[in-house]
Amino acid sequence: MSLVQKFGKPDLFITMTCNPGWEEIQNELLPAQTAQDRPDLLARVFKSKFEELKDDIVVKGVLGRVIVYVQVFEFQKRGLPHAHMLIILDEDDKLHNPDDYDRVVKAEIPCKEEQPQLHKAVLKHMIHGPCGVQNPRSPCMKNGRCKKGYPKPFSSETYQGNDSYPVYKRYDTNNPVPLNDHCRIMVDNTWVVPYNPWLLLKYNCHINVEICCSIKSVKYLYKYVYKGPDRVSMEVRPGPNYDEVQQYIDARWVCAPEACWKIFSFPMYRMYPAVFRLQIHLPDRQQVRFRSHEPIANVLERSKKTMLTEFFYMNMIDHDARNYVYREFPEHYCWDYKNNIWTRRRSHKKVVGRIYTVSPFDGEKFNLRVLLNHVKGPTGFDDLLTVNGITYPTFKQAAEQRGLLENDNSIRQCLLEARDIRMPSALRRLFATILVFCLPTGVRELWNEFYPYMVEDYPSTSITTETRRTNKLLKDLGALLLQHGKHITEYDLPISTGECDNDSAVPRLIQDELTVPNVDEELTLIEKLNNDQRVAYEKIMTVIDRKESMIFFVDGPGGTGKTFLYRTILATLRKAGHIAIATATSGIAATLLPGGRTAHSRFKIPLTPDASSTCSISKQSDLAELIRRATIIIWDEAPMVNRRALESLDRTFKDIMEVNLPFGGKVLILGGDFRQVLPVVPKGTKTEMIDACIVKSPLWKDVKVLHLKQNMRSINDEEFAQYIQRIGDGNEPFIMDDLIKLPSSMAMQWEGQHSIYNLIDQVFPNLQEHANDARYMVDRALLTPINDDVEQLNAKIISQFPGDEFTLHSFDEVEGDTQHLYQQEFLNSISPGGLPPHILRLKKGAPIMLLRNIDPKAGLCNGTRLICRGCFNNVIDAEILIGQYAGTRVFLPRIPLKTTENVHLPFVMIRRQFPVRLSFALTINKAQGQTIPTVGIYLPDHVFSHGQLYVALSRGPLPSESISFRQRCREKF
Ligand SMILES: Nc1ncnc2c1ncn2[C@@H]1O[C@H](COP(=O)(O)OP(=O)(O)OP(=O)(O)O)[C@@H](O)[C@H]1O
Repeated sequence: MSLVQKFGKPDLFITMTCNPGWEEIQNELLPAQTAQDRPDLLARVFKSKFEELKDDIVVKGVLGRVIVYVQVFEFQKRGLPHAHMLIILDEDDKLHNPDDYDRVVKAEIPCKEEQPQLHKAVLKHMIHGPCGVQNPRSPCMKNGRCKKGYPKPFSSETYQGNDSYPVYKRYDTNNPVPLNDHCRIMVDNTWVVPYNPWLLLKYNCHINVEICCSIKSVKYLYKYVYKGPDRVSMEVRPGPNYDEVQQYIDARWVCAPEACWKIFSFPMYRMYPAVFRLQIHLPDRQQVRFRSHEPIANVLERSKKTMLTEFFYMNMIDHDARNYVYREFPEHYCWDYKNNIWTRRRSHKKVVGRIYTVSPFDGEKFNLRVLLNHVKGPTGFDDLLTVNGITYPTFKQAAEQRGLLENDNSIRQCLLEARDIRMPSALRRLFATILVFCLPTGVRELWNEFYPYMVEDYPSTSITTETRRTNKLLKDLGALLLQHGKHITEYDLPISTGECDNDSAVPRLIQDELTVPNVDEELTLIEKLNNDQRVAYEKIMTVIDRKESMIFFVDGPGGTGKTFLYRTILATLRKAGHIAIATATSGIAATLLPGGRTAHSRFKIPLTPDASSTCSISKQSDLAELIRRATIIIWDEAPMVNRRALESLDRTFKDIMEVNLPFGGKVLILGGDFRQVLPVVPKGTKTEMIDACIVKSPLWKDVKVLHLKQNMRSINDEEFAQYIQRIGDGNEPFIMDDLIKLPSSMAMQWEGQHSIYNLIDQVFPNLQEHANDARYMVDRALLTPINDDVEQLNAKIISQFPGDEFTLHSFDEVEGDTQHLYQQEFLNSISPGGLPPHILRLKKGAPIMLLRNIDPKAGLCNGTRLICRGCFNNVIDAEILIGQYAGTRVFLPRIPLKTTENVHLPFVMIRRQFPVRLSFALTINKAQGQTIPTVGIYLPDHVFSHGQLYVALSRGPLPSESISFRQRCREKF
């Protein structure tokens, strides 16, 4: 785990099994001997073959440059010795996508005519079983099924399934072949164990090569390391006199090759880099070992120096030592066991440090470990206890003060910090957010304490009684809670007496829609519509005026003004008193529409809809009434949604409206751009992705398509607009394979890491002078395909950003892990997509992005960009940057966020952290739908998914030299 924590998840898992038929074994057998008669020979030959394999993989790097490996030998009761290897590849040689997987691993029987040798080797060594119907008694069979999942499904392509390993390409040739010349068992590609052709041919034995998609495989290997030897229960017959007493002993089973292995002193496991374990103890509580005859003075003298006390000492005398936390220390300093001192490491040997595990039940020792894992260069226990000049009596208090341990009182602290900023409406929203996400105890005490600050801005006239104010606050909180499906009565709060200012008989949901602010700017849009927009607008309005029903699809490449058109329609209809429901597939596109919500939350669409799902809306509900009263429904980014979601909505509307027309006869305006990122079927195949498209729905035949053509974003650069259009339509010629050439005026030559800084300067000029400048921040961003690069770019920019840095740590745990089996630092080191980092580095004035739907109605959804206005231990004060709520101040608390199934962890991790990331750089997917006038695009050597390059290019007019790419980039679908 220490290696995974430092170097990331493993890339390859290789298993080699000894082949008794190797000529090196067969040539040495005496007449009439079999390989089983010579376990010594098996052990020696297997060891040397494995060393050669390791040399090929680790030293020669035949599968890519290796930076970490772990090897384990396994001897089962029966069967042949195996070796397992877990490998982490160098960053530049990592296998990123199915094309890379296919290069390294095959799971098919090769053609006999084209590759006769490989064909033979695969049939001989790489066929699983046979098991199942052909051999129900195979050891892999359990409850009538193969434990290893054979036969595997046919698949026309390799893709990342839901398991630790991908689903490999196994073409259905419809032509099973006999396992060997004398055998009637027929096998096809479904029985092939994944292999690497080069290794298989060279070593002529079973070598299973698997790509690791997740760290689940680490657990699998650890099982081998720690499971211990096989055990056996043996009957003992001590002698003729004891015949009647049967005795059994519990024994270890060591098979003959394992016995030889140990006699030869061959290692059972090995890892590189080595993990160096570091002592930890409370002051004067170190372990002392002594011999009985040793004088006590010697014992005391010797035990004064421990790895920990000497670490403190080095920090006092060596300036360089202070750059590291305790666990990083062994990478730079060597422990001299004889003299009990640290000395500077001179060799280049790689070592990874790990502090001995301490359970949280060990109290102060655990808290000390937390401090040691985070504080660089401490010079003693007292130094660790001192924070901002104050020395605390316990490590717990010191760790809490440093924000490394969750304060028992953190929710109250959060509200106290927010209270002092004196923004009652933001405080109310924070209170509701805490109720929903943080599940506090003592809700009534919090209410009592913060009530006066939450009602501070309510009108206070002589007729406004306290009861009215209480009721109004309860009503406002209730509305906020309702968005998350919670009812105010679920909490220990006062009961509303119903008496309240501005009470209305109209249900809240409908009242909200009728009161969406229609600012003057929205009403003037109509005058600016271009030709295409005007034609579309008029067609839609005619249908509404005639009270007809219709489904429109507004089709337009990025930047052709689809959002502009929806906003015009919304403003016109709302001004005339109509209800117009604005939705979008993503939260971020929804915030760009006044009153916008995600379609899923607005219509309660199931998250994984199937062919018969409906939305969970009862016909008597306020929501059903809102739908009945709505004149139109707008759904932006419809191509991004799985068609099943649209079909669920159709079924629901028909039921609510009791009209058997598409969508119950409503006017529905779908819109979007098929050139941009299409629906994601998690781990789905290309065919499943295509089938999920809305054009495949039977509803599509009723859709009237309206086209917008003029690119309004790049209106002043016709040539560039045409270039993006060609990319979007797939008409830009490839220069070779599937590579397209980017215009040299836009591209920045890759000249090494400093090119990244050039790109940053290009997009964020004079950054130092623009801290706190909301306009500057909203107008620019760096875009890149994957999260890891986003993180690195953000880290680089924040270090250049002016002002004091705030370091906010997360508190991580594994769901249900009451034993605390997982080390804190391991959990802290994981950064699964969608979760904020363990260490969040912020500065006042830096742009941040929300990672959760906190309050979608108020523009706070996953993807909303904000600017950090203030940062405290328990609350972030931020201002919304985009959409209709731009300028609104909000308070964000730390909330528990869980990893989803897609991240492939063998457990569910809960991270308590502020739900934000820095947003100088964004992933391309997050930028979809937004207009960002100054974008820079960073393209490392990754293959894009469909539409990503097009989305990135079409966010705004690109300044010259604003794309930086390493080696080459290509787009693939
Ligand atoms: N008729 C118009 N007059 C002036 N500006 C316009 C007009 N139409 C669109 N724009 C501007 O062009 C930019 C792109 O428009 P918009 O965001 O509506 O495009 P879009 O088609 O929704 O883009 P995407 O597909 O990327 O979401 C915006 O800044 C918008 O204000």
